Amino acid sequence: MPAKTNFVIAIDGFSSCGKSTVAKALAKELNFVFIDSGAMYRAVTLYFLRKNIDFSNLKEVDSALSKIQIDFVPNGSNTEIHLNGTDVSAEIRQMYVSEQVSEVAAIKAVRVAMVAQQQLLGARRNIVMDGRDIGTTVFPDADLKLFMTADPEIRAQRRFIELQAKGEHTTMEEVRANLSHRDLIDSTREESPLRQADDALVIDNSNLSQEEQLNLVIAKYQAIKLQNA
Ligand SMILES: Nc1ncnc2c1ncn2[C@@H]1O[C@H](COP(=O)(O)OP(=O)(O)O)[C@@H](O)[C@H]1O
Ligand SMILES: Nc1ccn([C@@H]2O[C@H](COP(=O)(O)OP(=O)(O)O)[C@@H](O)[C@H]2O)c(=O)n1
Repeated sequence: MPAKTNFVIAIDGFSSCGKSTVAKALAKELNFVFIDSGAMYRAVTLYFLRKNIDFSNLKEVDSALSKIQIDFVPNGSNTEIHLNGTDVSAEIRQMYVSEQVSEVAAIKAVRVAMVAQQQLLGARRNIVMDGRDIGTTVFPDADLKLFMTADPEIRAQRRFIELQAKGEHTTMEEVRANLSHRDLIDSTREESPLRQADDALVIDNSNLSQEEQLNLVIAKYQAIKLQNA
């Protein structure tokens, strides 16, 4: 097998901890490809909801998965996520998708299909991928692993403000309940549950600005590059 030459940054953690925010900023700064693995589970969930798929029927799930094509499509400085050729970037962030996504992401067939795609997307490219199992299952040999966390109330507040800005009609209680519901399912499911990789750098950003958290990660990246030089 040829020697690995790409650099993989894996970012995992609870819901609304700033994973995508750091991942996007890092990718921009380092000129890496950013892949939001959560968006893939959200796109699958959207498809299942649109087609009224019974999540407990494995035959239905398998058949639906075979009809799903997910693509990341660059558009200016953003990346859109396309489900069977249509941009669903905004739709997948809505609460009705958030309410079902962890149930869908716990299905083994769904995980097997998504992990295979994620590994292909990350092969031979410099990437930053964020999710729940990136440093443990998708890229256990990642060059840099981060595990992000923050105070649950701060996370709920941040997500609530974000959803309000997008015009979503929701309450703090709903957001708080959704985050804790997802965190519980994500960390207790049988298939690659959310857990901190032993070699991950833990970042609690409860009291860090976006700039401070980015600088911390860049410093760690530079230290690793220097070590490997
Ligand atoms: N250090 C920070 N300080 C304040 N708000 C932040 C910080 N990092 C991220 N955010 C905000 O918190 C919310 C959740 O961040 P996001 O990156 O979507 O989290 P995740 O990908 O972990 O779900 C977003 O509205 C984002 O702008
Ligand atoms: N690698 C991943 C990424 C997301 N997910 C699932 O997808 C959901 C949505 O992920 P997300 O990253 O978009 O969630 P937010 O934290 O951004 O709200 C999570 O709650 C998990 O159930 C997963 O199981 N594995």
